Amino acid sequence: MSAEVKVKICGLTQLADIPAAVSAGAAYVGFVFFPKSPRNIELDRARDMATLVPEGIAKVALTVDADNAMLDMLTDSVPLDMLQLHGHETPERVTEIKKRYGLPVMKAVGVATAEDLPQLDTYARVADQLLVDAKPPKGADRPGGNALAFDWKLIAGRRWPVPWMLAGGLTPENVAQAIQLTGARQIDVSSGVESEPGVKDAKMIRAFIKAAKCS
Ligand SMILES: O=C(O)c1ccccc1N[C@@H]1O[C@H](COP(=O)(O)O)[C@@H](O)[C@H]1O
Repeated sequence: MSAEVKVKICGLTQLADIPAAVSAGAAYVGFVFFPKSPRNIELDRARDMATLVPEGIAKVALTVDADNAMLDMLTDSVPLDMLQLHGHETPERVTEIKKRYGLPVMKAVGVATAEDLPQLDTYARVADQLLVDAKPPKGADRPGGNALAFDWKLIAGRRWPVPWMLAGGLTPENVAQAIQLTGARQIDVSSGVESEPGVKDAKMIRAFIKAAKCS
């Protein structure tokens, strides 16, 4: 029997989001540090939220092309278990960040067509995990969190030598189909469990995790 699907609830902004995600069975919680995002939070807020997360649930910081000064401040201020790099970080930069901070790194790769897939093989050589997300639409002001799905058939049956998560436009209604088609054992969601951008909904979080784990 295969292991239960693990779910990451990303973009938590309120203290109450932590018990909502934890009690629903999240394996990861994500905090966004990207000023253009409606889910962006300050370091103090992130630290207060992170201290509420029980042992065994991974606290992930999402950054976009962050420089060392930003990452130094972040890792000094907030207890973290993983860094999610969601920008244009090169494989060399991924390696440098892993070494400098001693934290596992998950690299996001945007997928729209088959031409985007070789990037996943490239980053699988340097990152600890991959995040297979939808490529943002042209002109979008953020590289993720756009409630946009990609054609899951593109990665059906594909495997990489490191653990990977599926993301992009997932909802309580479509997550089971996404898992069936792709074989993903880890799932990431943000917009699909919100009542409005940046506002998580406890009922939607429960419904999402239930649907993911029952599939
Ligand atoms: O959530 C954001 O605002 C965000 C900003 C910048 C980069 C990534 C962001 N979110 C990540 O995007 C994917 C998909 O999100 P969604 O479920 O489609 O809203 C997920 O990994 C989020 O963590």
